[in-house]
Amino acid sequence: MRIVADENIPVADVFARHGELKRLPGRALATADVRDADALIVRSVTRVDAALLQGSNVRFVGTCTIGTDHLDTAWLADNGIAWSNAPGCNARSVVEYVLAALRLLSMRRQAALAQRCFGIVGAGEVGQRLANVFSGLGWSVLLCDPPRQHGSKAPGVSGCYGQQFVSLDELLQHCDVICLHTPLTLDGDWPTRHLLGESQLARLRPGSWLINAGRGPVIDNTALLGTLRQRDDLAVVLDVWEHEPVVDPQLAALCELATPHIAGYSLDGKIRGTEMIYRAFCRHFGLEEGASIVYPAAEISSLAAGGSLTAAQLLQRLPALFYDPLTDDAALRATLLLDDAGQRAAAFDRLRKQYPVRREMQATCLCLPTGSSALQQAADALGMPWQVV
Ligand SMILES: NC(=O)c1ccc[n+]([C@@H]2O[C@H](COP(=O)([O-])OP(=O)(O)OC[C@H]3O[C@@H](n4cnc5c(N)ncnc54)[C@H](O)[C@@H]3O)[C@@H](O)[C@H]2O)c1
Ligand SMILES: O=C(O)[C@H](O)[C@H](O)COP(=O)(O)O
Repeated sequence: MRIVADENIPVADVFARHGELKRLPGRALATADVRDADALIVRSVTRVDAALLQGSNVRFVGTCTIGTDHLDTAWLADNGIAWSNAPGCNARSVVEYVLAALRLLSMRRQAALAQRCFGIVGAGEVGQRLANVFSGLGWSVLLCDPPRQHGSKAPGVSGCYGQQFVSLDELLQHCDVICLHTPLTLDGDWPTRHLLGESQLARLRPGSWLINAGRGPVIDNTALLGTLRQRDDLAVVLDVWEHEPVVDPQLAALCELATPHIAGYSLDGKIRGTEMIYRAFCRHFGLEEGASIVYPAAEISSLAAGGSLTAAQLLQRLPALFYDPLTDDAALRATLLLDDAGQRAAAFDRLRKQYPVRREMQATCLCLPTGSSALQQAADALGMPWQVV
């Protein structure tokens, strides 16, 4: 068996248990690289379609991501090529990114989070987990997810607290924090490309915050630039960009936070993605899985809360201990000083390739004093494991 995998996939060595593994740069994969392969393991930067796979031996494509907009799934199905993605692998990482971004915005804009109304567009693995955190913290949440509301999709993540589904128009009317967590889709009943165009952006409430950690083209970036040039009341956080790996420096300059598509880049999320695809690969080829993938222990395996810590302080401080979005923001902004768009694109990919280890909260246990039920509730709301010591 011959397996070709993107060189940026962590723990990809597990595939080598079953054949010859060749690791190559994902964005540059070409027909000749995959012609003799039986399985192709990618991340989101490889366009997998007829141009890449026509005439190849590939019978299984695994993408270690939730997003599938880089796969021509219709062509794969028509050509009898099985494919698999990794639902939920990095959802928790994105939730922690959004929490860190919100904390920063609340400090910069001097606005209490509890007093805002949160609108989540796309209530899948990420959106539903985020809604559960917000509801658990007692914040108001509205969800917009027409495929889930009107279609046949089962609820994403269980445990939602009866949050309400509304239309995008209603969500824009009522919410002053809008978080986008949809896939990129170009067709179907509810396509998401340019879901937020000029007219939707014009309807953002005064002082709104807009966070896109889904896919860049879900917001019309040209319209967003025009809007931000006219409105400094808005605060925008972009992790994803319309023409990645090229980022518009002018748009980034007007964003409160600008990061290089790393919301889902916790080490845990990336390893989980590989693990899920490894299992799908074994199922597809009828192979016996080797030993389980071992996740490295977190550098900080436990944290102790002092007796005087309040639940509000815990909620405020905990996400910041795990992730500081300003580091990623500064790294991206430094690349945008390069004159040449090609060099900026290469630098964007480099930041992602060399991304430092970031662990999720769940890799660390919070030690709480006895009789701290408010802290226990706050830790539960944040999705952080705890024990009473
Ligand atoms: N920035 C990152 O690092 C990062 C990380 C993970 C995921 N993502 C992106 O975020 C997306 C969401 O991730 P997920 O794990 O929650 O995926 P998911 O598939 O579990 O959820 C997506 C949800 O969006 C809904 N949706 C589809 N079309 C919609 C529309 N027109 N309006 C409103 N909702 C719509 C779907 O019904 C679904 O519930 C992924 O598809 C991926 O593109 C980005
Ligand atoms: O779709 C996903 O899972 C995320 O967007 C993921 O973070 C993409 O990462 P990449 O494949 O570009 O490394």
